[in-house]
Amino acid sequence: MQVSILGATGYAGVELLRILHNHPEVDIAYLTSEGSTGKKISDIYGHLRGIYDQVLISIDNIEKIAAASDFIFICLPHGHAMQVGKALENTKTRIIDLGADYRFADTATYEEWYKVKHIHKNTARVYGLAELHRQEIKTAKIIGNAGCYPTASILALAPLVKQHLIDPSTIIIDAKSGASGAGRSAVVANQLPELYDNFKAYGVASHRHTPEIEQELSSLVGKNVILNFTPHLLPMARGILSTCYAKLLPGVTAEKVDDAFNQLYASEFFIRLLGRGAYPTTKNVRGSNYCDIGWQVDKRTGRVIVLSAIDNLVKGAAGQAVQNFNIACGFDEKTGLSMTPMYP
Ligand SMILES: NC(=O)C1=CN([C@@H]2O[C@H](COP(=O)(O)OP(=O)(O)OC[C@H]3O[C@@H](n4cnc5c(N)ncnc54)[C@H](OP(=O)(O)O)[C@@H]3O)[C@@H](O)[C@H]2O)C=CC1
Ligand SMILES: CC(=O)N[C@@H](CCC(=O)OP(=O)(O)O)C(=O)O
Repeated sequence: MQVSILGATGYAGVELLRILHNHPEVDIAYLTSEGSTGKKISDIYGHLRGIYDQVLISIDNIEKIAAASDFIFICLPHGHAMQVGKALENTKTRIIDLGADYRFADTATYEEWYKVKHIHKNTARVYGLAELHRQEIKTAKIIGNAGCYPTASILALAPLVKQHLIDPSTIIIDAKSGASGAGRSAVVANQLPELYDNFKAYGVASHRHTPEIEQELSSLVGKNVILNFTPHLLPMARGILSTCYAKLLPGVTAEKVDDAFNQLYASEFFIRLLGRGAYPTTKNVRGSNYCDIGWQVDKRTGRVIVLSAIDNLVKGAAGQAVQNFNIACGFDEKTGLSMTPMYP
């Protein structure tokens, strides 16, 4: 398969290159940048020297790029992918967008939360979370790869929502991310004195991942789910830990909760169930495509607490994109993704 990466110089794009290097079915056609065209990717990222020394081109060459590519991975800020998707509507090239443009079934929700007009409405697209949408991913022209916090949070809550074990109106998600989630561009919040030895919430009651999580949980339960989601920034590079709370419905036992997780994820390679009373850590999934999940039932409050951990750049972005690519191509889903987590 010939694949190209738009936005190869960003954190998601360069992680995709790391993973695709071990993919036996993939050759890289083109890599793009906005500010570094004409330079080699290894001029920007020295760790790629002698591995990838390809010259970066501009996305203005999209027709040339598409003509040479079976798949295009889009790792650009939101608002760009819809233009690419529209331009390539009548081509055979398939698209996996790591941004938000194709995550929403209802583009009005995207427009409301992202404050951008959607120019490619009513197109065939699928939400790119393999554990919930595997069948549709097989044939989709455009895959809207799930967001990082949504991946961790939806996977933590899906079994309980699907089996109607919790009251969805009581869901509270408290999530924490490493700073690479914000991308490579310099912003004050990501500078060392701001990040180091500090811990803070942001996007309280307003983060864009809220409607994405609501969309997926609503479709599982068959009614409109509205929830609270609060992200926090951790002083580390990678990793997301999501702690999710909800009220159990009357009569739901801890054993029923255990069964729900075991049933939904029994044959999911990338979901590692730690069980009741065991809790995930970001280090245990670092650099890998795993999502580790553990839970507890608090009999005193009648709540269930589910914790999930992913690497935001892997299961939350590039790894998930390769998992979706494998499904879309009919390859073994694990192809190129067999790396163990990096410890310590
Ligand atoms: N970081 C993460 O953990 C995750 C990111 N994502 C999504 O992936 C996408 C990329 O994120 P990330 O890698 O973090 O972002 P970065 O800011 O690190 O990288 C952005 C990339 O887009 C390119 N770019 C920026 N503006 C333009 C433009 N106007 N025209 C053409 N190219 C442009 C940049 O090129 P250059 O800098 O060379 O000029 C760079 O290659 C986003 O949509 C993000 O939401 C999804 C899940 C997790
Ligand atoms: C720490 C941090 O800033 N995280 C980013 C996560 C967003 C992201 O990367 O975008 P996706 O929507 O494509 O997942 C944020 O909160 O905006």
